[in-house]
Amino acid sequence: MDAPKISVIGPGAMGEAIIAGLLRDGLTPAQHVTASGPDVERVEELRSVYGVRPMTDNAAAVEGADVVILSVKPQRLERVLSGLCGKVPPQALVLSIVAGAALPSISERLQHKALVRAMPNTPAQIGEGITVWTASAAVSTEQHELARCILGALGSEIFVEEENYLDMATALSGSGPAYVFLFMEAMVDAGVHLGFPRRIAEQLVTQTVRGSADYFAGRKSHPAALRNEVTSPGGTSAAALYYLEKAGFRTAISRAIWAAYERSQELGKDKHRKSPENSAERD
Ligand SMILES: NC(=O)C1=CN([C@@H]2O[C@H](COP(=O)(O)OP(=O)(O)OC[C@H]3O[C@@H](n4cnc5c(N)ncnc54)[C@H](OP(=O)(O)O)[C@@H]3O)[C@@H](O)[C@H]2O)C=CC1
Ligand SMILES: O=C(O)[C@@H]1CCC=N1
Repeated sequence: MDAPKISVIGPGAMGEAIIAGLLRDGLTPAQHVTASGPDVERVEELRSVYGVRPMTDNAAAVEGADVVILSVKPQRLERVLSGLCGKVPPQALVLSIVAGAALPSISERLQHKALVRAMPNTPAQIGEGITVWTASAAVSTEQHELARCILGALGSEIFVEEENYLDMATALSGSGPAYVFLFMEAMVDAGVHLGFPRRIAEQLVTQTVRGSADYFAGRKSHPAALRNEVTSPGGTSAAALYYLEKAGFRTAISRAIWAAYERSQELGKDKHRKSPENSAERD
């Protein structure tokens, strides 16, 4: 295939990460990439930074596209799909990163068959993300490879046959950076409480998290074995771990990720509003 024409519908944080990745990897020239959204200033900003084609009309933006990427919020998807129904070129691949949006529902509302559903995460912005993705039966081998290249431009990618892994990936790796940043924020604040200047606390926490992740990835040991390596009998780590276990740290993580999984499933059923009373509390 010649350099593909790619239209990104929803030029927000993730839409921009995808555009940056495509251009960083030289997958297609900037003039083949269209960014479409309602805010003219935003799409103009993307034009000035990346040289992509700015549009505010989604239907016009997908004309002649080989790939249409849907990166709007779930709450906007219905409106976007109805505006694009019958407008997406029949040979195009539609790639959605919208949380919870299931392939059969997108297919029905868009009247389109060649679809990919993907769940990236925000480290995609620096090419260090991880994406879990699946494809409908109508996706050709060539489109499958193109999707792999596009998602590979964001970091690692894992293809799965079963779509139900997508809601799980949304909860674990899609939302995952939010849990990691909360943890890091709490550690930095604790460091400041101890008396470190914030800048030094941030440096200590960043390199501790980065180094631990690399060590885990490199050693391929069970995390508990690596944790035991740190934990001297009667020492400081044991004193801290006692409090984390007592506070229900691992149960809280497990419950939180289960709540995210349920929320992703709910979003797929168009349940866009949720009060805390309806939440996945399991106490
Ligand atoms: N953030 C994350 O960590 C991840 C998000 N996702 C999914 O990616 C999607 C986008 O998320 P994110 O980038 O964070 O959200 P953003 O709000 O940053 O981006 C959404 C973009 O869509 C634009 N938009 C709104 N209405 C329309 C429309 N009718 N047509 C075209 N564009 C429109 C918004 O414009 P405006 O701001 O002017 O309304 C905005 O630029 C979501 O579905 C989310 O579930 C997936 C993985 C990770
Ligand atoms: O919070 C959300 O709904 C999106 C999906 C995954 C990460 N952010």
